[in-house]
Amino acid sequence: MTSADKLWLETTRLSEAGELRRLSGAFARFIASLGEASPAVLLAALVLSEMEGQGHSCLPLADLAAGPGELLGWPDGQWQALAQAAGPLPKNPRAWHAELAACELVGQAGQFDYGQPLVLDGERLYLRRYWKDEMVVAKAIRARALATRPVDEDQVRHWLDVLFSSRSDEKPDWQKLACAIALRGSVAVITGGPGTGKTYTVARLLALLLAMAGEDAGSRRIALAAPTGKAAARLKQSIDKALGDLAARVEGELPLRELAERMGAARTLHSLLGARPDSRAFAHHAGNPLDVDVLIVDEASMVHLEMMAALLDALPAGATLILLGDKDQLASVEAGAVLGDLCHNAQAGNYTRATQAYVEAASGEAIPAQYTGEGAPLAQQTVMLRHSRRFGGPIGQLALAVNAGDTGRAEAVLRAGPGPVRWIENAQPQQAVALAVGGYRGYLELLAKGPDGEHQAWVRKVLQAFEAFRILCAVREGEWGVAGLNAAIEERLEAAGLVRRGGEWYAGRPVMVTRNDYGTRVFNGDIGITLADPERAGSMRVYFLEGDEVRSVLATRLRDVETAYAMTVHKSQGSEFRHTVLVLPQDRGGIVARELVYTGITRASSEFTLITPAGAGLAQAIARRTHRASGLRELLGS
Ligand SMILES: Nc1ncnc2c1ncn2[C@@H]1O[C@H](COP(=O)(O)OP(=O)(O)OP(=O)(O)O)[C@@H](O)[C@H]1O
Repeated sequence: MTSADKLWLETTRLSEAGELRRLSGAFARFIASLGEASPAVLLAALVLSEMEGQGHSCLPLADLAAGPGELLGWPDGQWQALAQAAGPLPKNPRAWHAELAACELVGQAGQFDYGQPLVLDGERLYLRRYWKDEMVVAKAIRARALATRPVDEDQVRHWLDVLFSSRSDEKPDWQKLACAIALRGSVAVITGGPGTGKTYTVARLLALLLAMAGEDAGSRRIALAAPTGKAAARLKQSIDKALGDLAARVEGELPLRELAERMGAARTLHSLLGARPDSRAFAHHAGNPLDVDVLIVDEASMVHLEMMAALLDALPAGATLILLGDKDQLASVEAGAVLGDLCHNAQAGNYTRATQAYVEAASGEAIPAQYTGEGAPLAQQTVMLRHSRRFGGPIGQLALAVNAGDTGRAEAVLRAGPGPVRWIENAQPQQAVALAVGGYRGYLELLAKGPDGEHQAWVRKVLQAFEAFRILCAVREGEWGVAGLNAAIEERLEAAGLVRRGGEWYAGRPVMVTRNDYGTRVFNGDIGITLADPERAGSMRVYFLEGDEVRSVLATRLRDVETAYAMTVHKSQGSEFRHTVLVLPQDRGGIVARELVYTGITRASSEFTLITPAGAGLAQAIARRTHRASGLRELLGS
């Protein structure tokens, strides 16, 4: 039996045992079918595919040489079994490099490109698609970061003083500084935790752009976008509110209300780029660019590598891109951790002398010495907002402690006693279910009462009431996962007389869309509630809230949906609930990491409950960082 045969046998065995994705084995076989490849190269292809499945955009050769089992969360011995089957393997990254470079199916960056399926770039092995995407993102971001334009600093300073008239105790005022920095560039990244004023700052930046555009102000095309419909609607609402508040102050000086109207609705990135059913290609790209001068993208942590590449490809060179997001949140479900990579140095600042001088002249803010340095061009266009304005209480303290990896402090806040933060330890799933019954009672009672006036107004109230509470899970399967808890909650709600099921679609059933459907215009992550169709007896519709607008789809037309009393933390990004309950599983596979716990906590606006079964390992979860291999940091020189 050849080494390749042994490798396939082992791969099949592991796939059947559920330890490997079937796709990974199929991918390695596909590579083998294309030409000559050694068992070592085939094994590298297999590992690369597994890496992609876990969100990594490449496979660093150092990880390959060291044995990637731990990085991939494989059981002990799995890597050794595969390595043994594949025969003698290269011993170190250099030897791996030589082995891969010698293979005709592996292209090398900087050398003649035959369109090989695998690409070796320095010390990293890529699937061609992600290599191309990383190149597009790195090239576009670097070019944009370097393309700063001259601005009239005195005028900027005047307007910043007008727009930020309330005195800030914060020194420096990072918000003001962010506006000055964003104004001069064709890219800016503004990162910060919840309530640090990202939207507040961007509203002022828009006003500043308007003020500085002079006669051209009326023709500036500004677009708002976010990865999900919910995040887009939230962005539009917050920007409108912030512009409204500001308009009241600078009335007569700047036509801010007109600006808000002219901007139109915020769109999902899919819709902005012109997604087409059943195609990865978008209507907008370099050959048919977006018609915008300024594009603001909120919740940028959720934007995956492929989407970011498509966005940058479609953005005209002269347009300004403003990325907003929280770099500490979970990265996108798909491969890449673009915002995290772009903000790699945001905490340190690393502002050069030239940036310091510009910022001081344009905003009057002096950058403290600890934030100065010799950062890359993108670092000069990145600002981290550091002071939260609505997250100061125990929830904010808990989020900060978790983010800093300070388990002792986090546990102290969790145990501090009556207040907005609670911790149910050594819990049973029934305790989460009981909380859910209490939490969802409000919208279900409203629903049971029926409309006392206009139908739409009642539906809106029901949908809003549902947003008051949510159960978030770290995992999908098992009694502590989305599937188990949804089933248990449905049962208990029925036993409590709050819902009457009698079938898949019943009044009150909340559902989440799991796949974009252009026919019914519902998108992955949209959440709606099932209600009786007022116009057709016996028929059910699912109602969705888009901003303040209610729209509905016949329930039977929705194909890819799941019940949504409990949802994953991943899917909750971009949403906020008055009371958020985070349920952690028993931590066997080491799947729960700090970013997940932080993201869960920061979904809560007033109340947060943590539920952990015995053996949940909160301390280990807080200590564990999500690491996503990527070449972006290096390519950006940061
Ligand atoms: N400089 C400031 N002065 C007064 N109020 C402020 C300031 N900055 C922010 N706020 C207020 O703090 C609250 C949070 O701000 P904002 O919504 O802009 O934060 P955010 O970072 O966008 O939050 P999220 O992460 O939830 O999107 C808002 O009510 C806003 O009006």
